[in-house]
Amino acid sequence: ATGLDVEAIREDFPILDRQIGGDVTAPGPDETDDTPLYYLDNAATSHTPRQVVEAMTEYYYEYNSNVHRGIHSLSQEASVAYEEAHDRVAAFVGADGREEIVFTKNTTEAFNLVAYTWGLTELEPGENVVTTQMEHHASLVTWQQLCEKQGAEVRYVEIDEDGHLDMDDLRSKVDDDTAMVSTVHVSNTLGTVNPVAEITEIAHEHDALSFVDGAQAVPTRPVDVGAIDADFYAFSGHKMLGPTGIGVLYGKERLLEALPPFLVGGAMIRRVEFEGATWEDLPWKFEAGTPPIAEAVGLTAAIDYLEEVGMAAIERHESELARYAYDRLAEFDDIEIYGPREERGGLVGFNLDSVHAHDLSSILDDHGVAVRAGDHCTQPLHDVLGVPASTRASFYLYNTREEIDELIDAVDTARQLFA
Ligand SMILES: Cc1ncc(COP(=O)(O)O)c(CN[C@@H]2CONC2=O)c1O
Repeated sequence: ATGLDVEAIREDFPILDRQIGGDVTAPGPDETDDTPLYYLDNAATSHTPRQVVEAMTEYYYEYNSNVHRGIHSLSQEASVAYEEAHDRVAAFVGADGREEIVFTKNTTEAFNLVAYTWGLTELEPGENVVTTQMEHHASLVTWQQLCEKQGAEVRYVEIDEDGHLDMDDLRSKVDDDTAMVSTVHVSNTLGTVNPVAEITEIAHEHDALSFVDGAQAVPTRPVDVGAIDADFYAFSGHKMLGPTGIGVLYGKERLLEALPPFLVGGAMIRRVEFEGATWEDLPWKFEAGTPPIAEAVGLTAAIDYLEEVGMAAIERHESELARYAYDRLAEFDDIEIYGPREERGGLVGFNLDSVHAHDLSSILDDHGVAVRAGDHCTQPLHDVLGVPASTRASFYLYNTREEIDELIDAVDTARQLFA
């Protein structure tokens, strides 16, 4: 037991009672559904508790309005909720205040925001960006495109056979021409937890910036961006019990202050004249147009929920489930598991010999087990692993060992089918 009252938590997620297996062309349950759902695809997106949906419903029913302090009451109420959502996120991740919290659409947009502002104005020809073989396309492709534009070089730190980052290789690749070191906090494919504070220190020794991809970390463990000392840190609401359509870029205030805006237009300006425009204060300078207001309300409720449960307890629960899944899968000699056994995030990527991940996940779906099969937006990493795809089971605070047993049984059924 990990101290979580999982049964009580599951009561807050109606979707977990879904029966599936019937007609998938019409969204939602139908009378042909006959199989219980075992949802093990949380690294793709997490489910949404009643409390988050109810908070967003209350917004739409009670104080829906456009923000930026229109004179009328509803706008004031919506503006306060939207602005205070930034304070809530700042406190949750250990930022100094709302000035360091920019709401984006998702993690991917957060990386693009930095590439289009810092990258196009600060990255010089001949400099380099050091990233790793295990990065998600959200950062990896962003740095590739930026460095091509700027005449800079992308360097990829290697991983060892256990899926750990080769820190000696990292140290050898960071030099005085390194402008940015960009690393994932928890790999969404390997489960590897990277030493991002140490990596940030190495970056800073060479006057390089450190950007940490926290999409798989913030939902699953306590994160303190101040302790990490990252210059930028990004994550998504949909992976942490929140709605889709909202992500977060954390940035040190002095860095964000010095950057030009990303998207321009309404709300992010202070004064516009025919001759030009000046910009709003942080973080509003980076939030052009009508923002994700209901999503910000939902994200606040998601953080309330997570803090009620406790991030340390969630981390313990997830690593316990990951260890259980790892050890049960490791019982079979025809299964290859990717990533380290120790100290891994709440997910396990694997392959069953002679069965393509897509075929395996389809059979798992027949048994109600929802996992992700494919490259998990880490195609270069799969090239390093030497496989075209992998099957990934990923856990969260509402998952149980029994669901992992269902996974193992369904894998066994697939094994018999393809034997
Ligand atoms: C480590 C990591 N970085 C970046 C992203 C991109 O987040 P957004 O899609 O919200 O911009 C994800 C999302 N995880 C993906 C989403 O689907 N399957 C995954 O593993 C991720 O896990």
